[in-house]
Amino acid sequence: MSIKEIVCIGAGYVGGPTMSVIAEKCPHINVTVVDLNEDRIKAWQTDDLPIYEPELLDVVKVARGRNLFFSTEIEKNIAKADVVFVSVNTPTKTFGKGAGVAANLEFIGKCARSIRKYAKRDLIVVEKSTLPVRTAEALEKILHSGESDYHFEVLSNPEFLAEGTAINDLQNPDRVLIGGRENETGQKAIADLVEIYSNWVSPEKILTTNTWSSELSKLVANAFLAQRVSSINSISALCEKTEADITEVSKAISMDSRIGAKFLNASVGFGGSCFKKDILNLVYICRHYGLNEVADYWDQVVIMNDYQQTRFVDKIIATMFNTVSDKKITALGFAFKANTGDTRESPAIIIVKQLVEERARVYVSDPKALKQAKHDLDGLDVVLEEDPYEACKGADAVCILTEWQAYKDLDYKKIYANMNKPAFIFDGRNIINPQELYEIGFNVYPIGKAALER
Ligand SMILES: NC(=O)c1ccc[n+]([C@@H]2O[C@H](COP(=O)([O-])OP(=O)(O)OC[C@H]3O[C@@H](n4cnc5c(N)ncnc54)[C@H](O)[C@@H]3O)[C@@H](O)[C@H]2O)c1
Ligand SMILES: O=c1ccn([C@@H]2O[C@H](COP(=O)(O)OP(=O)(O)O[C@H]3O[C@H](CO)[C@@H](O)[C@H](O)[C@H]3O)[C@@H](O)[C@H]2O)c(=O)[nH]1
Repeated sequence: MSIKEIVCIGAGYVGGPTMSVIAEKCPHINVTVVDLNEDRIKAWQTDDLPIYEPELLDVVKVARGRNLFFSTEIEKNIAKADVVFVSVNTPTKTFGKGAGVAANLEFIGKCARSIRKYAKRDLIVVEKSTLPVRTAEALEKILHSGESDYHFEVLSNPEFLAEGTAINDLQNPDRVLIGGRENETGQKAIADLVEIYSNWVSPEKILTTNTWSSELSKLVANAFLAQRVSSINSISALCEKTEADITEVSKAISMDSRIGAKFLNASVGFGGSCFKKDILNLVYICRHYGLNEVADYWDQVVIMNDYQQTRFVDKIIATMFNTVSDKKITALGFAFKANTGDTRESPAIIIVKQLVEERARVYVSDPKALKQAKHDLDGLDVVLEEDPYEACKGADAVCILTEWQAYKDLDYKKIYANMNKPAFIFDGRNIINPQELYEIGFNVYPIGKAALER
């Protein structure tokens, strides 16, 4: 079948950018992104997009109105689709069995029911959301239950984009992974999806597997990446006790080509909507199959990440003479990483909340995430201030929580001059030069390095 109409359910961080790039690269295919959230869809139709992602607007503008459309009309669009990508959220369950660990598949299930109800022809249903291994089996059962006359072929095509670099990751992916059934209809559907990606991705980068390998590989990729961050963060604690320097250790181990250089930056901990959720999901699946030792092994990655965040706050309190009560502490950065306005699972949320509990007067600054911060910190006595210089005025301590380029370029002399003394700086991302700041007058506390204090 030659694919002419793609519909994507879910206009979020994945559905929006992914479909924009498909539409950009495949002008011969109509791509419609549908969502229940009217405000989100309206925003996708303007130049004030609902998510901040570098270069996204340029790509949207190339295709929007030509072959890229955003709509709330789910029924009408499913009825005309050849392929439906499902890119809805799959958050950690907050209720019932598996609460706090398992994935909530309510939204995915609802999509399957809508597809069954509104489809007007045979369809390929693509799992774009990150899902527990063997979810495709459940989807197939829902799709083929009842009286539908059509055949629905379920493929797994997990997304590996990282926020902040989504457009480049989509345009130049390390690989595209497509999993499907090993029978004739499965292989045919895989070939159709391969054809779409082949418009811009070279064949050796398109990997096809069975459905279960594809579903599981997504969880495993995130678990491995997060494990590297937790591993280096665990060693950062040891560095702070031994005068070893985490940047030097990182570099020394990364020059071993078997280890490699990426994802070895010590930090306040990893955040983002995926790492924690996906590892907890992996842990839950392992326990389901009675693999408790395997579950415990991966659980430790999350435990270490929680420890790193609490350790950061404990250090601030211990350093500031065991109390931050009524002291002004400014958080520079609230997004979970630079170049995004996303704050989901951001370490900054935990850190700010713990400081507020200690009765510090907390000010938060961020170039893109303050709108979201307002929502995350609702009900807390925290001041949000976009201008970092204003936010730091009169502060006792500054904590760098997100590695924005703008925070590397600040005039720290000016910041120091306007702070209370002694002035403390806790660099949770190791982006400033500790010696330079020490010479200005700060007491400096990087992650995984000796403190410079007077
Ligand atoms: N955020 C990332 O960087 C990233 C990267 C790779 C994979 N993923 C995975 O992709 C999936 C989506 O993540 P996201 O960050 O885009 O989520 P998101 O919350 O930003 O977007 C999901 C969208 O789906 C919509 N939705 C939910 N149920 C719906 C329904 N029944 N009908 C229509 N719309 C519905 C919501 O309104 C929302 O706009 C998740 O499984 C996630 O784990 C995310
Ligand atoms: O050396 C590092 C690298 C990352 N981080 C932190 O780890 C988190 C996650 O960063 P990153 O992986 O770059 O961003 P995400 O957008 O969460 O992307 C991850 O999660 C996505 C959702 O599943 C996957 O698609 C991507 O491949 C995977 O990188 C952020 O808080 C980073 O600050 C560190 O602390 N140190």
